[in-house]
Amino acid sequence: MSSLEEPLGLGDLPKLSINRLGSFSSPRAYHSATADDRNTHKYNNSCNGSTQIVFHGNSHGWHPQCRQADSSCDAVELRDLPRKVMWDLPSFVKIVEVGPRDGLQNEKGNVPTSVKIQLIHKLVAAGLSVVEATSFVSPKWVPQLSLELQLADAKEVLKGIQQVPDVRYPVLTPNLRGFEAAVAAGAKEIAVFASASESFSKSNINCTIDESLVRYRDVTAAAKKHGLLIRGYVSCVIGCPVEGAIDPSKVAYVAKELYNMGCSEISLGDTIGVGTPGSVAAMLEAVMSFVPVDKIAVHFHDTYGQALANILVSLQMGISIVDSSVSGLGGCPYAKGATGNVATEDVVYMLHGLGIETNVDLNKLMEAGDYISKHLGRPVGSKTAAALRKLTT
Ligand SMILES: CC(C)(COP(=O)([O-])OP(=O)([O-])OC[C@H]1O[C@@H](n2cnc3c(N)ncnc32)[C@H](O)[C@@H]1OP(=O)([O-])[O-])[C@@H](O)C(=O)NCCC(=O)NCCSC(=O)C[C@@](C)(O)CC(=O)[O-]
Repeated sequence: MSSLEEPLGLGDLPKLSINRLGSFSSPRAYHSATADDRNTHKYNNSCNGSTQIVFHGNSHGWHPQCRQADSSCDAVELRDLPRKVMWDLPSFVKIVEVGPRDGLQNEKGNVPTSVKIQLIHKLVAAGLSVVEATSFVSPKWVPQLSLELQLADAKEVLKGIQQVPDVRYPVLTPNLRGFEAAVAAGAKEIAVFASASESFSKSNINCTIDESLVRYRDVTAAAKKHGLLIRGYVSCVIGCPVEGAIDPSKVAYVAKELYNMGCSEISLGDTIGVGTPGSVAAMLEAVMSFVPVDKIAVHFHDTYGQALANILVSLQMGISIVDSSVSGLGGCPYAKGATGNVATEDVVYMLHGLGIETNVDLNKLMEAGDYISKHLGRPVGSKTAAALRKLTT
């Protein structure tokens, strides 16, 4: 049996020998194959107790058949199977932890600076290599008390972190004023945040999409001068609380602009969590025409319980950077009703179950989740953490 901390998965099953003789070279190759091509390469489940599965492929597809052992087979452990049957899943996913910023910005009560710093230290100790630390936004721009309370100590938080080499601590900067404050506090990476929805852009940063892009050109130029890394967010990539469905071409436009102005990573945010694998695939397809797939991150809120499915389809399309929030903290102060980000613990559990490396220690991550949940006086917001805690008590 595997330990309880690990996803119950294929590692527990007997090893089968699998010979991969061919596959579609990429998800795109799969999409461009004809329906007939795909249909003739369906699984053949007529195996009668054979412990050998042979994938017979040709240049364009899987063709699995049950066969007797073949000494010429390249044996592949069964734990590699998910990455093969699910088309080119990455072997490593970089998780961008956004809990301390995106998560806490939505909390009504005040979280002391020392708790935020301690949370960031615990997340880094769990193996996360990117932890979004805070946000240098206007304290006057407050739809509810939360933003002002939670982000007023941005400078103290950033200065208080004992920065670990090779760990990134991006901070949000909505304008040059925020950028300068971030640099003065020691930021080495900033994030600018635009929207694919005009209405959301107005309510979130008080300007149109194009005005925000003009503003971000100044911020990114200044960041490049200082040698800082820049992350670019596009919010409302699937839907907007005011405008409803957002056309993928609008997302692609904003993503392309941010990429062209020097953002090294473009994070696509389903701010209100309305996406499904269908709408997410269409949106990603549009963005991938302009931004290289290895520069795209996905950022899902879990309002409709679709976040993990959306992440899975994103991985299948080649994405290998996923934003998430410890214990599912968060929401958005400008998107009423939107729940938190997908919980990092749940993402890690799913990724490890798929045989994908993250470098994250699930136990230590759960300790960070316990720590902040206790502080906020509520049960942990990760299903994985809740289930594993129940099993061990
Ligand atoms: C962009 C602004 C500043 C425009 O707000 P504005 O009112 O148009 O700005 P302004 O330039 O007219 O300034 C108004 C006042 O704020 C001050 N000010 C101006 N800038 C700053 C600053 N950086 N830091 C501190 N103070 C600042 C400025 O000095 C002035 O003070 P006064 O002269 O009246 O005393 C404002 O709308 C703002 O800060 N918005 C940020 C709101 C926010 O943080 N939203 C949550 C982000 S989450 C998100 O976007 C989605 C994401 C990324 O999580 C992804 C997803 O989930 O999809």
